[in-house]
Amino acid sequence: MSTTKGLEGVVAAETKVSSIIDDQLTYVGYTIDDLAENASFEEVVFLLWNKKLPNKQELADFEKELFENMTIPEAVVEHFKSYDIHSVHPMAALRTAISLLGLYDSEADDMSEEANQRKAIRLQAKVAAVVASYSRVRDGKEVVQPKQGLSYAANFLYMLNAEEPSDLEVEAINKALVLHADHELNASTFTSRVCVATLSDMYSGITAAISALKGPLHGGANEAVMSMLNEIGEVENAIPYVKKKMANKEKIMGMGHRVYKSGDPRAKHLKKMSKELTARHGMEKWYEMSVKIEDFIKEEKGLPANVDFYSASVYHSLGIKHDLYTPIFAMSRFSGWIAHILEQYENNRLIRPRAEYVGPQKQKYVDIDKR
Ligand SMILES: CC(=O)SCCNC(=O)CCNC(=O)[C@H](O)C(C)(C)COP(=O)(O)OP(=O)(O)OC[C@H]1O[C@@H](n2cnc3c(N)ncnc32)[C@H](O)[C@@H]1OP(=O)(O)O
Ligand SMILES: O=C([O-])CC(=O)C(=O)O
Repeated sequence: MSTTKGLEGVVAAETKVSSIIDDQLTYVGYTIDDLAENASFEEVVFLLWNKKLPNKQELADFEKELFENMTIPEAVVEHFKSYDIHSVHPMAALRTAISLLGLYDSEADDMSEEANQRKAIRLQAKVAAVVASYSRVRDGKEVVQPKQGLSYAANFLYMLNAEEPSDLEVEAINKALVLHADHELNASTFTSRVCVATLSDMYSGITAAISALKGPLHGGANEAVMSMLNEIGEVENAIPYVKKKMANKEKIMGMGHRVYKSGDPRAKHLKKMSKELTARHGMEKWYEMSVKIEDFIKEEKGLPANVDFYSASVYHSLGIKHDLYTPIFAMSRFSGWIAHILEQYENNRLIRPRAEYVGPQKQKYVDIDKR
């Protein structure tokens, strides 16, 4: 037996959801560039789940269903109030809240296709309210109910801030949601597929995926990028900081990728947004610092910026709390996880690889008194 550390290059599933070919990302055959420029997040979710773009009526019905399912049970809000919320990371709260939501869904263990479609809508709708409500409860504020007529991105911001967002804010969040929606067999998506391949339910698959996304080598990197930028503080400190990190063999967050070698096609969209939004809010230094780091790491190590790198300065310029960056990533990626979970159910086989044993052999049990 031979092992491939980190399963690098191993093709572990067939999928019709998204592809990365020659550093080009597509959702159901549509390039990420096309979708980022033109699509609403709701259209993208419909696309990932139905493998076609919706027509006007289908989109209107889908948006209505999402809106009607956005409210979360009071028990979830009460749960947030029941622990020391200031010491709990919002990704941990999200992980538990989604698991908790499953307890309030009478169809949680109904594995029929119809029930899974309904759960898909509920989960995608409610995650926005969970993330926003958690943030408000933590700030000692009242939870805000979603508002009819607002898009998914706008409603998230509305539930978060209790005021209708500007068109520019909605455009930025919508684009970020489109860009993060799916990404082939990344670690969290693989986790969700491994989980549901045992024929476990959708809530379990999503809870498992959130757990995997939380780590700083994956979705947690966007928050880590902002911590790094904060630590650097000023543009002139960027290169000395990065040099020191590299000398200590520490990783630069938001840089590098397992699959992309020449560049992550999502990063350029976030970079452009970062430039525009930081300039508009007089926060240019975060963008300038990021560019310096990106150029230096590219030059020194040949590593490209990934999706998490510029999303940090984008969210910061929108005034979003740093520890909500990964939950916002999760909110978007729910759509991809759900698409992959549905695909796994459609053509399931238990996922169970092998391990090469490298531990001691032929040992003899020794009585506890003689050890
Ligand atoms: C949404 C997402 O999940 S995107 C990824 C988000 N994660 C990050 O931004 C964290 C920082 N980046 C990394 O840790 C990595 O680039 C990963 C985990 C994303 C992918 O990398 P892998 O394919 O596993 O590469 P691996 O970690 O084995 O690194 C290979 C080499 O590149 C170096 N390297 C990779 N990423 C970085 C980085 N961000 N900073 C400095 N060096 C790096 C490693 O030190 C290693 O160098 P060596 O061969 O001299 O020892
Ligand atoms: O694909 C990966 O390994 C990580 C990533 O960029 C994502 O999940 O968006």
